[in-house]
Amino acid sequence: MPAVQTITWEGALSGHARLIEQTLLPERTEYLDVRDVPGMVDAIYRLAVRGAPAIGVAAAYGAVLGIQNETGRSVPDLLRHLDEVCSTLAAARPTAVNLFWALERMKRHAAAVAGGCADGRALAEELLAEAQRVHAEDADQCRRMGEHGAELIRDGMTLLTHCNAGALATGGMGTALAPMYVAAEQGKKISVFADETRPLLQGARLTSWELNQAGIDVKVITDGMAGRVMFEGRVDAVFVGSDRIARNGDVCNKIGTYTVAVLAARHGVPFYVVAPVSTFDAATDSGDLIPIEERAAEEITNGFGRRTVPEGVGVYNPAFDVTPAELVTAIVTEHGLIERPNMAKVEALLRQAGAMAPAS
Ligand SMILES: CSC[C@H]1O[C@H](OP(=O)(O)O)[C@H](O)[C@@H]1O
Repeated sequence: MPAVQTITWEGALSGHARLIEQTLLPERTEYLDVRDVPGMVDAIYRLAVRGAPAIGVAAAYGAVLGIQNETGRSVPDLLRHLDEVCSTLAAARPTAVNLFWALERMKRHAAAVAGGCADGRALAEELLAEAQRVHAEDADQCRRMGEHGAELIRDGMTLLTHCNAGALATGGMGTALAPMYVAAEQGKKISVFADETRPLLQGARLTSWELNQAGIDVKVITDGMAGRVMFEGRVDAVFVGSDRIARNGDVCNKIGTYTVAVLAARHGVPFYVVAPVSTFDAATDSGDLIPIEERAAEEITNGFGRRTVPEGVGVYNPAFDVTPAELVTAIVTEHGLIERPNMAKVEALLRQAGAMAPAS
């Protein structure tokens, strides 16, 4: 598995989060110490830390950063302050549901334990422990998704992935890349095509960096080449991550994922989405209701230092798209697979996982 630790918490209370500064990869491996809420909001917005599960873990630590130096407040006042902190963190990016799920979990935990906390420091200690549980659970979920997903991978297969859904996108070994790491641990020889994934090149910069470090054969292709390698019959399966999955099984993921799904359907290539239950959004009925982040034009006009679009020419930069459930062969979760996902199957999973009220 990859040796990379996307995020760690340094010290106990009055500690700080330490992130790999992903905007500098692959040229430089540097770390960013985040000591306050504005710093965590900025790190999430800039994609210094990115990927739905990693954003959730970062947000949980961000909540701790926001209250750990306010422990002189009364517990009720600290709970109110925590609400403000979580609202600030929630504004960092709109699409990955893990951000909101993690913040709601931190607030729920605070409310549940507040009555037993003698003072603000006791509450802060409880929140740090909860953030560390969020992190540890994510790592465990990654391993379990990897094991379920590896059953879909045979020795000698060539896989394709889009964006980065590896260790750098999670608190563990990844989502879409986890089955690849586990398959490699099992001795299966695999090769991977990594879509470079414009405009921020998470595939070229991050996925290839991770897989290469893990000794897994990886070739970077431009996004426009995905169709060609499938036409040539060179892709046995696609594995991608997700930022939010609606109740009907529609999958929101990095821009370009829908294109890969259509190509996979056209060429009879299985299209697998790997995501923990925390990425499912029971409150969103279908993919067309998922908020799609639009990012700065400069990511396209001046990507990586060169102007490639004439001054005054317009740009449209949606960071995500939605793949309809009918194009998804299966969703791989920590609880197993949902094949041919639909609302009934997603709701059954959410109820099994306790993420949705039992049917009345
Ligand atoms: C395991 S979720 C990874 C997911 O997040 C990425 O988006 P971003 O790099 O903008 O955070 C992309 O959608 C990946 O599939």
